[in-house]
Amino acid sequence: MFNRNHHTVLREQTPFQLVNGKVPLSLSPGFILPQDKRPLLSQVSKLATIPVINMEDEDGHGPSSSLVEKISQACEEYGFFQIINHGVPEELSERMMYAITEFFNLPPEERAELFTEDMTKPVRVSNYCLKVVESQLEKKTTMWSETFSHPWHPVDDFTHLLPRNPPQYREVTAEYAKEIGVLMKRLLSLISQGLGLEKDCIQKRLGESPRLVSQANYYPPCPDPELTLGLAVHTDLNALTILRQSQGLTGLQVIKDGQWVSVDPIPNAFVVNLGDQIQVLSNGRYKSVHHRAVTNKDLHRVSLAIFYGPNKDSIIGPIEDLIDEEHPPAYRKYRFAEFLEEFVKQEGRRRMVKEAFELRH
Ligand SMILES: O=C(O)CCC(=O)C(=O)O
Ligand SMILES: [Fe+2]
Repeated sequence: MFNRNHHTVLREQTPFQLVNGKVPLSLSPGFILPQDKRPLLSQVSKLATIPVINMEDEDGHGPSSSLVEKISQACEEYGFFQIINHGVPEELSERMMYAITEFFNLPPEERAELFTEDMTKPVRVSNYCLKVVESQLEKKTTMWSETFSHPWHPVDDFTHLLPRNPPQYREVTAEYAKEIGVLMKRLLSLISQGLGLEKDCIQKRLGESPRLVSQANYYPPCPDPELTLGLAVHTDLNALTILRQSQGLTGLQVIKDGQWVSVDPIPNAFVVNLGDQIQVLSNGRYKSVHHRAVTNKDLHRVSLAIFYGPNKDSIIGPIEDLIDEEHPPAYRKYRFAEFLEEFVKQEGRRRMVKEAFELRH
């Protein structure tokens, strides 16, 4: 159908131009992080890794306790895991990743039609940045990436807002969203069971018409990956993320026991991670863990994160069954819209969103 390697080589011949950049991308001062925010790549663990879970691990009568247990343990200890044999056809995921790559290969003027700095716009191309205060002055560093985000369900409500180019984009997105939706519900159910709750408990708490957003990230090759980041250190703000990443290239790193660990791609696997809302719902038992994306020197990398979050009117707080004398509520209840407001307020700074809702005992 297509030759990905050939495609990659072609792409790298012309330097990437960011959607809002006037010249081909270069490592100018605006992209260079302050010393203490640089990734220190030599200190990333070469040994540690995150769990890999086989989703076919069932006993024929619904999920085997071992699958629920494995997921539960990964959620408590890592907040991150990879899944294999998840049921989403590899060919479809590859077509989706190819369409995303083609989108970022469009001329910058064409991508610019969707560029906005308004984070509340449902369909948008943007650049993230990191703001740090240095000797009382705010320094803004642009991340070495471009992102494209939009809702992924219900398809009919937003397809007309999606780009017409590449020509297959709308159709592949609809097909992929359907498959990911099935997987997402299955994972939410397994996670509920892991907490000893009814299968549909978390999904119900997140509410009808949940917040369903996809975010594609494009990381051009970077002359010096030590000086920049593709995405700054963050936790995901929604409930659950299913991420696909370019095969054969690393970039995603997560914190485990105070050390950065690289999440290397496994053929046809997805990376699953918990967002802030599951940390709150589980009363802190399951973790929404800090992660970042580093850049690569020679090749561009693409990742596609599919988020599942609460309806903006849902009330989120620790689930009552998980509260007792030994485990008093760690967070106050809030409307999810309130959380989103806090998120927007903190954007670009060191994100401490869920901390704003913590209860201290
Ligand atoms: O590129 C990656 O692997 C990380 C993406 C990510 O963390 C995100 O989109 O929230
Ligand atoms: Fe993330």
